[in-house]
Amino acid sequence: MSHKSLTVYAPASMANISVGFDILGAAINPISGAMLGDCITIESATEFSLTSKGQFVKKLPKDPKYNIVYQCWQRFCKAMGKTLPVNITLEKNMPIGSGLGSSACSVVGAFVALNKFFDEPFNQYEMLSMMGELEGRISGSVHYDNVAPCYLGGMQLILDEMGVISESIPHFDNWYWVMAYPGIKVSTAEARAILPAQYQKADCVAHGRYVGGFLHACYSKQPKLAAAMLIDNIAEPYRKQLLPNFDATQKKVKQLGALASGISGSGPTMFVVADNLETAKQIESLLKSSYLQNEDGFTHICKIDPQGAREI
Ligand SMILES: Nc1ncnc2c1ncn2[C@@H]1O[C@H](COP(=O)(O)OP(=O)(O)O)[C@@H](O)[C@H]1O
Ligand SMILES: N[C@@H](CCOP(=O)(O)O)C(=O)O
Repeated sequence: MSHKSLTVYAPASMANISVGFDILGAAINPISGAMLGDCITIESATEFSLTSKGQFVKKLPKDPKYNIVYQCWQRFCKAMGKTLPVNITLEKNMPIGSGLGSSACSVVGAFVALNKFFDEPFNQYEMLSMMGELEGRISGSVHYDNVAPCYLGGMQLILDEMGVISESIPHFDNWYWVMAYPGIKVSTAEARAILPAQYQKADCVAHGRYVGGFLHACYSKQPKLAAAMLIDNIAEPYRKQLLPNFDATQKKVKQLGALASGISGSGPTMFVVADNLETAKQIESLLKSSYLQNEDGFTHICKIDPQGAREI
């Protein structure tokens, strides 16, 4: 073991991106330079300890054993076949239940930091499998659309076939993603529970057309087509009732020139796509005045983060 201490930053992510429920997600990075993500620091120690700090630490479970970072450490020790005495510090910068992959930030940050600290005993596939398992404990079922982009960066398509969990998909570099977190909490597990168990055939056909069309447009570099295909007929019709002013805000951002808009993850964060900074700024100011609900809310103009979790 060559490290005495290291810190990993794990970025926020928007899962689904409207069209790819549970199979598409992207890591995001505010253009302001603000760090929208959790940080995990590991230090060598004689026995294990976990300390949490940061803006959203108060919203974490009181008992540290229920902190997902503790469970990541336990899972990592099990995979290593021994108890690893380290100090872990979680800097919880991400609001919980925000639709920005907060739990994924902690899970990915913890696994990447532990893996780096112990000189990379696990490969990418093993790491993603463990991350998906831990994310599944929190949200009720395994879904990789936050952990994969948070870990690998970029826009990720979940395959989970033939030994490949996730593949990188090309995206449009000139797109701005305006993110607005209203400040209220929506639990991912609850937002999953309200979705129907079955869908109509016509909806399944339309969904296939939207997701196939979007991926085709990304590969063939057709931004207008890609934006037109960003339609969510799986989750948004059921989840939007949990989001204050969602329909009205969507209409207003369209009038300002938004290419597309939708729910980030399971909400309540909303994303809006613009292809120039001026429009993105106008949209951000509208979202601030009409979508934020309290002083915890915030907006960020983001680009897709190509890097994913990294040592800082
Ligand atoms: N380190 C952590 N980061 C975020 N959530 C955590 C963490 N540890 C435990 N939790 C719990 O996991 C749940 C995460 O809620 P969820 O709605 O999935 O949030 P998000 O969608 O923002 O990841 C909450 O009940 C929270 O208390
Ligand atoms: N595909 C999942 C994504 C949940 O994302 P989160 O950021 O809200 O945890 C879903 O839509 O349930």
